[in-house]
Amino acid sequence: MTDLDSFIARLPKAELHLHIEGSLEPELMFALAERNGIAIPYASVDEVRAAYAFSNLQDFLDIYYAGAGVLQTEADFHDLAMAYFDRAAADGVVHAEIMFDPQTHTDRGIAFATVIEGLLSAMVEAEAKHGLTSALIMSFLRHLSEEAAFETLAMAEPWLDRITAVGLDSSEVGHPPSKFARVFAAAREKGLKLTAHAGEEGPPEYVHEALDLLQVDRIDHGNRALEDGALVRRLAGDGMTLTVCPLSNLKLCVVGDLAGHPIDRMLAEGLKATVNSDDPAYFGGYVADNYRAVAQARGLSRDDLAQLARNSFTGSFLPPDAVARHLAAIDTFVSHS
Ligand SMILES: Nc1ncnc2[nH]cnc12
Ligand SMILES: [Zn+2]
Repeated sequence: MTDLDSFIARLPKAELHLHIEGSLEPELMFALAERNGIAIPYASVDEVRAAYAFSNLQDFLDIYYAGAGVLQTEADFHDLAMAYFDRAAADGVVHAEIMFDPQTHTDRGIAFATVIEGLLSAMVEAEAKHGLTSALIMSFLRHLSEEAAFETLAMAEPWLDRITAVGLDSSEVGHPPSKFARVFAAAREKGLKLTAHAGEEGPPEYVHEALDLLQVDRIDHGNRALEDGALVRRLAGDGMTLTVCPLSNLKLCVVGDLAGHPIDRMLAEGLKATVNSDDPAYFGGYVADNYRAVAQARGLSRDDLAQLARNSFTGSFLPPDAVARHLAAIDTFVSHS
């Protein structure tokens, strides 16, 4: 391990953009398929990995939703989340705000309770085992209807005190934020924080809509905001957090190569960019791998990396006292390394 690798792995950080279904490693997919007697269209782990070549978001989503079919029981959701927390803790993640897609499961007959209780028990265990705190973000699938999103929000009612935020994911182009303005307003009324994928494949206009119509607290991805100078100035002026996912951007062809990744341009333009893994089992890396990849490709300094880690806490949904504690821990870490 180089000095920089070790600095990145030990730098205290939060992960703000992680789909728990996207942390399903092929080995666990096979184990759960066997445990639940489910057939999967792959003969080996290598064959699964070989299928992970995508030319756009929809290519990936088709495989990702199919893979989630092995998740059946509360124990499956627990084991999925625990595997992620163990891996994240090894990467220096001390706080994780994880997204889950209830409709991916309820639409195939899995109870909402099964999904969320499995995740919640892993969250408790992760704090006891690693001291890693976490929060849940319930994401609506934007290729489905507004009505289906309202039904999901209603299903979540008994657990709203354990859900921190709602999100918006899945196929972006053709499903603008405006489609979900009313359900986001209802979620806000219930005291939930709001985030939405915008500007991953969709145009800058979708980022404007997420801000103006959804009134989000942060933007997931946001890459294409860079095409609109006035929007960049607005995002920077508002201190809006962007949860950027470099290896995801590479695998989904949002960028041609990492040498052309805009992470340092975002920082230079005053944007509150953070680095995250999105769907690590599918994109070839967890959060430290993402920091390492952009550090190498863009020549980021330790100061840049520490700034990205600071942004991950100031951009989190943690209360101010917890944010201050984590920022102090980064300062201590940086001054001793
Ligand atoms: N990168 C991504 N964009 C949109 N929806 C997703 N669901 C899981 N990962 C996603
Ligand atoms: Zn995502």
